[in-house]
Amino acid sequence: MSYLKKRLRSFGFAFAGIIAFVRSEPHALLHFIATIIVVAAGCYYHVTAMQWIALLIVMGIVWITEMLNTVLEKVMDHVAPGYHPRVKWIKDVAAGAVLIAAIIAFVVGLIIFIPLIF
Ligand SMILES: Nc1ncnc2c1ncn2[C@@H]1O[C@H](COP(=O)(O)OP(=O)(O)OP(=O)(O)O)[C@@H](O)[C@H]1O
Repeated sequence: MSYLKKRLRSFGFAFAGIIAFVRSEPHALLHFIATIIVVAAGCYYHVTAMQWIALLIVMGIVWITEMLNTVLEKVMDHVAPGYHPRVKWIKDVAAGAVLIAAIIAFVVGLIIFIPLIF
């Protein structure tokens, strides 16, 4: 298989992973709706290029942390079914990463949209 075909195949798997995540995880639907609302508000209020960059970065970080957190949860459930204090630590810290990303995204959203709305 040529290099280009292999890369295209990998791209297809990665795209299928995003679809699988959105289809199977209820959190993903919320992120999807939030993303649509932010993009719609950005268009409506004509945010600047720099503001778009800030919004895209923080939204991307939320998506990435949520996806990695979900993967980690599934891995832990697979390799260590049953209660383990170490699994609790791992899952709690991963969830903490998502929370940090969400708080930062929320604050960036407020900084950008509050002056535009009022
Ligand atoms: N095997 C386990 N051992 C110890 N604590 C666990 C274990 N599984 C879950 N927990 C605790 O329960 C919390 C929630 O875990 P869970 O895997 O249900 O994630 P969640 O955030 O509810 O995700 P989802 O809603 O996608 O299932 C963890 O943060 C952890 O504190």
